[in-house]
Amino acid sequence: MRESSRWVDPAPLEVARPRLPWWTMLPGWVKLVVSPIALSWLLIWLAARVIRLCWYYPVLMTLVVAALWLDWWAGHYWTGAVASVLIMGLFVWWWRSADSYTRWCRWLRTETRRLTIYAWDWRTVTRLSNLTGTSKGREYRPKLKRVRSEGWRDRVRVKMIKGQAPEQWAERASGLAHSFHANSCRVRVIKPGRIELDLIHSDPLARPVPLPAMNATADLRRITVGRTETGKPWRIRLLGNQILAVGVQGAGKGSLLWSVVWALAPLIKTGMVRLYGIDPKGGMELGQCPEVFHKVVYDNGLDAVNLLEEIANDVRQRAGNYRGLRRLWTRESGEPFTLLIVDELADVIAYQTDKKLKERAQAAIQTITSQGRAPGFATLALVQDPRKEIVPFRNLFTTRIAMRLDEPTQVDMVLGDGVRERGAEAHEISELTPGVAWAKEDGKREPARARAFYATDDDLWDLRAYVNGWSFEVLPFRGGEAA
Ligand SMILES: Nc1ncnc2c1ncn2[C@@H]1O[C@H](COP(=O)(O)OP(=O)(O)OP(=O)(O)O)[C@@H](O)[C@H]1O
Repeated sequence: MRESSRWVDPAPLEVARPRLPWWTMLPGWVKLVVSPIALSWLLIWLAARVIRLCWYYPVLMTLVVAALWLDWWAGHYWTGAVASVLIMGLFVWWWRSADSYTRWCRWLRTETRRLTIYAWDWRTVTRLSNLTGTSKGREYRPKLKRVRSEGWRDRVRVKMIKGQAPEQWAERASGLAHSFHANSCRVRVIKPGRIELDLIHSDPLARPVPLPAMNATADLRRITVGRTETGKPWRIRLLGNQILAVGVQGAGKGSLLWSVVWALAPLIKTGMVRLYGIDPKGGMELGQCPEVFHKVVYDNGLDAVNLLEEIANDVRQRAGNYRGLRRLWTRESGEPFTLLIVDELADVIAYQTDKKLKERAQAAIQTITSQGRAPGFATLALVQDPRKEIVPFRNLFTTRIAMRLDEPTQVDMVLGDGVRERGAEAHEISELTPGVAWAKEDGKREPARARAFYATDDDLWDLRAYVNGWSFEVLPFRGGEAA
């Protein structure tokens, strides 16, 4: 048989059949009846869009309306001239005084950033980050809600899609930061279904924070030890609290310690607060101002253990005295609130070579931290290594502070599981910013980033002078004269 005479079945023609919307099939009279309803719905939808635009962009919308009105009233030439002068003026303002521009033009900045960065790229970024979902052929997208630009960070509120968890956003935080041109991104839960993304552009804690003037009316429920990244005072609760601060060498644990002592100094002077100190590093730290301590020990041996046991006994005794009288220490009790400061906890409870002393020290510290809350005993323990082998009773500390750490796992050990994912990346704190820390209080979901006050040698000298009541005579400067 000849090849050419064979009949070949052509491939079936595959073209997309044109699909018409279902309503085009409706009879003419139905379309006539339904059209006013459809038109009203369209108008309502359009009005809703305009209201939404005015809600999210009030300043830009006002400027657009003003420009249109000016264009109608004075013509294109004048509108262009006014717009150019306005833009130039804003540019010069930003250039000459970025701080005041940021403060006064916050709304304009918020709206332009929302329009040009977040709204512009929202769909693409959420799709590429796998933060959208599909069901029955319909795509569900997270909704971009309120945006607030604060200069150093943009706070972007998001309504998540159904079935989504904040952890999914936290996992993609790094990608989101890169997509929206930020240095980092943190995820915070606002309420069920709503989260807020913190897109960080610069560090507001880059500069040291000097110690403030002493406050004679310090409140033990909220003493100020530094400044948070939002510019608010960093406050720590001492009454009914036990604090553990962890950080590598040079992380600035000393500045936290002295910030606490500085805040308490007026109360120490009145006798309302009593400090005990243990500094196993031979007094390198606490020895700078020994007068503030009721008792201070400069090693990790028998003296330190005796001191710990003495405090543990006081805790038990005071708790017994309070039985049936009061549930929490108050100043009316007439007994001093007691704070124990241990500069390197590991030296006392882990690196101690004498097994018996080690066990005694561990037992005493556990008594103080577990029973000291009600009778007015608090502990501020500083340590470099947070592992369980070193501090087996981390959970007894109700406020935990992570200063600069080496590894992400250490952050989890200090702050607890899941806190690092919410942004508390203490292992990423720069070496150039000692004193910066992430603090997490028991019962509060969100950790806070803050920087402890910087206590200089002169400040510590002032502290000594204040506690001892020294006064100095200032000699007049006699320039050029021989001494
Ligand atoms: N809050 C701060 N602001 C600015 N600089 C600070 C601050 N805290 C500490 N520093 C600087 O960082 C250096 C190290 O601080 P510090 O000695 O307090 O660290 P540390 O964590 O106690 O270290 P170590 O564990 O070795 O004792 C200090 O010399 C000080 O100049």
